[in-house]
Amino acid sequence: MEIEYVGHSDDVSFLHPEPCVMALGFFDGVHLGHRKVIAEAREIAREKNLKLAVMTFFPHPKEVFSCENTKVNYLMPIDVKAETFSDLGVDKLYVIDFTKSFAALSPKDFVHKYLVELGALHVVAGFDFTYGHKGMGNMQTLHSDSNYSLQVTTVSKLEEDGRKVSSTLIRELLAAGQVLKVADYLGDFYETRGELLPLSIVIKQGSFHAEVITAPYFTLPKTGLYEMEAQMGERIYHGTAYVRPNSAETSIFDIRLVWPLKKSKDLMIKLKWLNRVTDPKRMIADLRLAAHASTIF
Ligand SMILES: Cc1cc2nc3c(=O)[nH]c(=O)nc-3n(C[C@H](O)[C@H](O)[C@H](O)COP(=O)(O)O)c2cc1C
Ligand SMILES: Nc1ncnc2c1ncn2[C@@H]1O[C@H](COP(=O)(O)OP(=O)(O)OP(=O)(O)O)[C@@H](O)[C@H]1O
Repeated sequence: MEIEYVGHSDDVSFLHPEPCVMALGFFDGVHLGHRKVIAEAREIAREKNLKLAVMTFFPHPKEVFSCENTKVNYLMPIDVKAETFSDLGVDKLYVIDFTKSFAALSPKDFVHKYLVELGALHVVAGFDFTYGHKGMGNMQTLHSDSNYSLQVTTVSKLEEDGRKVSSTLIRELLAAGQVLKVADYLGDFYETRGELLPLSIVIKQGSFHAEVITAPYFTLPKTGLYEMEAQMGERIYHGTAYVRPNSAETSIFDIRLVWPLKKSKDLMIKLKWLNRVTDPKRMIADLRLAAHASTIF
């Protein structure tokens, strides 16, 4: 998949525009609602034999508009979003620099300069997508804003438990520690990435303890103990993660893995947040059992 970072010069020809179906939105976390949009766009691209492109923005509009520099608790950085889109069959990702002057474009100017000129022939977005100055453009105005040149498909709302599946809802669930529920909206467990802090690593009696520093643009769940799955290199481990009261500021938390594990030079770690541990004693008993089983098989 190709990635094009788009600034705001007048000339877009260097971006090699290609006729495409374009899916639009911020897509933080690439949850099940987002996947519905991408799947619809992918189907149209296949039928029309066109490339599948996604247009996303960075930073988040909320960060650009807030007077007091509201911090957005991002679910994933751009590189992980790009990996996910690539896995979903996207051919090209446009990342638009979301500046105040870009946001001030009239809806028509946005449609012409950023959709038509970038080769979009058919545009796909969810029922609540808005664009242009003050978000005045919407799915009903896209066709006319393009002088009727763009085909438009609006994806209906995906709900779960009577609520719209949304990045905002997932951020709220993380803040409440409800990581198991998050998986219902994401379609998988929430994943963060980071690095082991080398001086923190302690290995004793087959158990491995370390501190992890989380990479930027991920959000840790609420303070507490979690059951987690870790991936280092090709290997998968099980264990627990403890998010400390100050982890939101430091991005650092503790992990404990039970598989016998040797020190490795590769300090990169991916973590899936499986469940919040409400009964630590039972959790420890379960993990001992698992460690024991590993010595048998
Ligand atoms: C060209 C453009 C201009 C925008 N201008 C504004 C704006 O002036 N005020 C605003 O609140 N949001 C503005 N937005 C943000 C949109 O309302 C919306 O949050 C953004 O496109 C992300 O869409 P999504 O949340 O559906 O993914 C603009 C978006 C685009 C694409
Ligand atoms: N539940 C959903 N059902 C259908 N389409 C959706 C859903 N959620 C988002 N979309 C669409 O996916 C694209 C990206 O949406 P966006 O990034 O605004 O997601 P969001 O979850 O609504 O985010 P936030 O909660 O931060 O507003 C947009 O085209 C949007 O309309």
